[in-house]
Amino acid sequence: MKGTKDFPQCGFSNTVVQILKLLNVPFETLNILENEFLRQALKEYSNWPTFPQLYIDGEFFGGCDITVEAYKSGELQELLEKTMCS
Ligand SMILES: N[C@@H](CCC(=O)N[C@@H](CS)C(=O)NCC(=O)O)C(=O)O
Repeated sequence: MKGTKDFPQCGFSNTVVQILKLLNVPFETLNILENEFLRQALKEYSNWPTFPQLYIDGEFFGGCDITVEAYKSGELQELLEKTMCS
């Protein structure tokens, strides 16, 4: 993401952080603004051109819009519960 979970530096990144905090799940963040190599490498790895990028159990889940939609539909909560219980 851009910034950190304690200090998001972009509205989209902040939105994803707020959702994860609301869901009370453990998560870590990497600040791509501090690492240009990581910024480019992650875009190639996920085949996704923007940040934030949410990874669940090591798998790319989506960016801000996808995360918001999945939160609204309940799909995100379901997936996180499954992941944390497995
Ligand atoms: N619609 C995107 C919004 C995110 C977005 O547009 N991020 C831009 C501006 S913060 C970005 O990361 N651009 C590529 C870059 O800065 O390397 C989403 O759902 O995540």
